[in-house]
Parts: sequence; structure tokens; C-alpha cells
Amino acid sequence: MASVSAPSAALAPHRPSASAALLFPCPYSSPRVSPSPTAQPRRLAVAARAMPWPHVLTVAGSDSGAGAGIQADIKASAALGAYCSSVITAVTAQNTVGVQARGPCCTGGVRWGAAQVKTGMLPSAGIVKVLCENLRKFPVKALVVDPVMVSTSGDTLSGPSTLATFREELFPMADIVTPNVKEASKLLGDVSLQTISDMRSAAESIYKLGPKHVLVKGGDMPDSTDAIDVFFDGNEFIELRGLRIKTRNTHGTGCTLASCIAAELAKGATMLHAVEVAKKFVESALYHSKDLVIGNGPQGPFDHLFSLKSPLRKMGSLHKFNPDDLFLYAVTDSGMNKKWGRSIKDAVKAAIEGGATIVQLREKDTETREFLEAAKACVEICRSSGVPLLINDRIDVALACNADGVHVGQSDMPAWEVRELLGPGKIIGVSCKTPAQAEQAWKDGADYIGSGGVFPTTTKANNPTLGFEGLRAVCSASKLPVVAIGGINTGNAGSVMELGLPNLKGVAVVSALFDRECVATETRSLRSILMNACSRS
Ligand SMILES: Cc1ncc(COP(=O)(O)OP(=O)(O)O)c(N)n1
Ligand SMILES: Cc1ncsc1CCOP(=O)(O)O
Ligand SMILES: [Mg+2]
Repeated sequence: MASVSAPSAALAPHRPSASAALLFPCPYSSPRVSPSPTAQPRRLAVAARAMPWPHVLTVAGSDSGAGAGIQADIKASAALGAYCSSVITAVTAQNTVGVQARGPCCTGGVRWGAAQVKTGMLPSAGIVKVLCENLRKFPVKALVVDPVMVSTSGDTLSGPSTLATFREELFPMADIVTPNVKEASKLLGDVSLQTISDMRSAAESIYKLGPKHVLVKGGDMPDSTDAIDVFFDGNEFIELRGLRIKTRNTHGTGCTLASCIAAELAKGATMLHAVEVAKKFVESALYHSKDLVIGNGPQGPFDHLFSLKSPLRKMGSLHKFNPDDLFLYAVTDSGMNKKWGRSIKDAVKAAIEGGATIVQLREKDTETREFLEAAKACVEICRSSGVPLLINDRIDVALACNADGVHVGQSDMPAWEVRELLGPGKIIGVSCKTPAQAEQAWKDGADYIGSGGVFPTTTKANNPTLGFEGLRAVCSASKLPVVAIGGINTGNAGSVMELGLPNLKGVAVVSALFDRECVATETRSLRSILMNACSRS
């Protein structure tokens, strides 16, 4: 066992004897039931109630300050609904100032059930070797390796001797390795990583060491307004952009991200989806903790359990916004639904049945209480169909019904204020008629732009018509995906999509769906026209 750097008495390394070595025989795997015929009915009853609990095993160091390490792993997994058991590889004394002492904890006899394993601080090459031996003996469902070397406070947590073992033994077994730029640089012999293109090269070089996926985290990159991570699966590089949250409370972000990836994998997610949810979780947790104060040091912990305090911002809408959802955007109208004798809820159900990919409740004349009740019912319908639900104009209603987001125009609340109120996990759309408005919407943190009226419409009074040229100008200036709106129907929707504008993701429609007798039939026809147009252009 490597010697330790002067730990305090309380931190003296615990060196278990071989027999007292930490055994992890997975006490949480399903009990075995003896196959006696008389036991059959009871066994069936138990099986019918059994609910598999996603399980993450973290092999990492303890952080006495509880912001990172094992403590962060347990909180992050719990927040995402996974059970987290632990093997403690090292004990550290830390607070908001930094790491004061560290000492290794255990090297032997670790065994597990087929959980998803996440590794963090592995303080010596010896511990990495024991871990790898056990991983070979007892294969796991997925292995997430956070190659912890330097804490966010800049303190070294595992020395250079472990690097070679990481590269040669651990990485080839990993499903994903998640270095930050400093760690990626150390792993590759102190190469300089200054740009996104450097991060891509680093991801590729680390991929060549054997893991199935690599995520190089760019949170520490200088001069970036976004927090950009590079994901590489051996074929494709994907840049994952997140908001850079201004806060001192960033201690433990790496541990948390890796644990969230493991928790999502345990719930059955694909690797890319797991990474996206994990990134969104960290962003949301930082956002909700940005003003919390604990300790006097420069770097504080954040609140993994923020969603418990904020029932309006439930985890249900943590899924990342997908621009392809804008394809067939159904926007309701209270007047039209009344005219045809249907409720808002029935209108939304029918639009989804016909293939709408996103829904907006635009209820200009509905009383607030009735609007909220309808919105709550629509949230349920939309969530069970996997279709995002947005609220037009009314941030209060969106918060109260926990909608997936809002759509605002140039005379509504500014998008940046909406973002402040809704937090980073919600979808925000902004109406833009000019390139300057499109630029502003992006700066304000919007997710997409609605642009129109493309054609004349009577649904919205005093709304100038942009035509194809106006739409083209907004699309070319916009860094965000765009949905076209205004006078779009089954007769002209094809021509809009055939403009072939790369960021024009779909059409938003009111009257051509809701001022008709059968909403489902109209939605279905429009969908097939859009699909044909896209396959042509
Ligand atoms: C998708 C989409 N695009 C544009 C609008 C129009 O919003 P706004 O300009 O705020 O006008 P109102 O809809 O509030 O009258 C929209 N609702 N949806
Ligand atoms: C809300 C809105 N914003 C710009 S045009 C418009 C109305 C779209 O309605 P329709 O699809 O019936 O033309
Ligand atoms: Mg509006």
C-alpha cells in the first residue's frame, strides 16, 4: 500500500486484513427461492410485486465535506431514482477551502452483483489493479470511469503512478471515461487542450486506449460562455452544450456527472441519453444552488436534492429539448375549440393521436382557473405520450402545471427573465421576425425560435406577413432551431419544408388543425405531407 500524506489521527488509513477485507456480495440482488411446489403461489405473489431498483455501485473516495466523492455519488444516484452502494477507496479531509489530508482505505476482496459500477478516486496503482482483477472476475453491467486525478479545487487526488494502470488496465474495460480537460491532458502526457478541436483530438486519443465511449468535459475551458463537452463513440463527435452557471458552488460536479450517467444506464438509457440527462442534472443542480452558502472557502458544494425543495420544477421535464420535436407543432385556440364543441383536453388528445410532435396551449380567452385545470390534464396526456407541452405567454400557468416550457413573443416577458423563473431544465421558445431578434433570443437562453407569419393569417391580428424571404433571413441568422408559423396548412406546408433551410425544423399550426371538424385526421394529413416534403428536399 502506498504511504499516505500525513493524515490526521482521524484519517489514519484503515488497512483491512484479507479476511476483514470489504466484501460486497451484493446483498441487494434478488433472493433465491427454493423450488418447492408448495411455495409456488407465494413465489408468484412476490414476483408480481417485485420492482427492480436501478443499482449503482460507486468505488470512490470519501469526501468529509460531502460535496464530492462517495457522498456526492449517493446523493446524485438517489436524486435520479437509483440505489447507490459503495466501496470506499480512500478517506479525505476536505472543506470549501480544499483537501487537507488523504489516506487510502481498502484494496482487497471487493465483489459485487451485476450492478453498474462507477469509479472515482482510486488513490494508488495497487487499488486500480485490485479493482481491475475484480472486474475481470465479476463482470458488471456497465463501467463508468471518472478518472479523478485533480479535485475541482486543484488538489491532486491520485498520483502519476496510477496513470499507467488507468490507461493499460482500467480504460479498456470501461463503457465510458469522463475526464475533464486537465485530466485528459495528463492522461495524454500533458498535451495542451485549448480549443474544442483539441478536445475532439483528446477524446479520440483516449478512445484508442479502449473505452467504448469518451466524454471530455469542457467546464474548465477558458473564454467560453457555454459549458461544452465533447462526446465520442468511436464514429461521431457530439458537442454537448450547456449553460455556464455563475456560482462558487461547483465542488463535486465531476463525481455527480459520472454517477448520474451510471444511474441513467441502470435505468436502461442509451449512453448518449444517459450523458445528456446527467449534464442537464448537473446544470439544474448548479442553477438551483447558485446562491447557497456553506463554508468560507472559494468553492462550495451544491444541492443534489434541489428538486425536493422545488416541487414546481420536478424532474419529469429534465429531458433535453430535441429540436426535431418542432416537426409538427400544434397550437391550440380556445375560440376554435369552443366553436367545434370540444374541450382543450380533447383537442390535445386528438392532435397527439394524429401525430403532433409538440403542443402549445395558446388560450387567449380562457379564464385562469379553467386554463390551469385544462393545462394540468394536458400535461398528463402529453407526458404519457412523450410529447412536450408548452404554454403560450403564461409563465405562472406553466410553473403551476409543471409544463415542459413556454412560448413568448416580443411583447411578452423577455426570454432571459423567463429563464430565470423556469430554470435551465425547461423549453423556451421566442417569436422572432428579424435577424436581430433571433440573435437576442439566443443570447437570452431560448431553445428555439418561432418565425412568421409566413403566410397571411386571421388567427393573429395585426401580424405582418414575412413571406419566404423573411423566414429565410431569420433562419440564416439564427443559431437556434426554427419553426415556421402563420397561415400554414395542408396546401402550403410542403413548400415551406422544401425551402431546405437547415435549421427550419417544422411548422406550427393553429387553424388548419383546430378550426376543422376532425383534428386527428387533419393532423395526420399534415404529418404525411411534411414527411413527403422532407424526403424530397
Ligand atoms: C411556435 C410559435 N411561434 C410564434 C408564436 C407567436 O407568439 P407571440 O408572438 O407571443 O404571439 P401570441 O401567440 O402570444 O399571440 C407562437 N405562439 N408559437
Ligand atoms: C400565433 C401566431 N404567430 C404568428 S402567426 C400566428 C397565428 C398562426 O395561426 P394559423 O396557423 O391559424 O395561421
Ligand atoms: Mg405571446
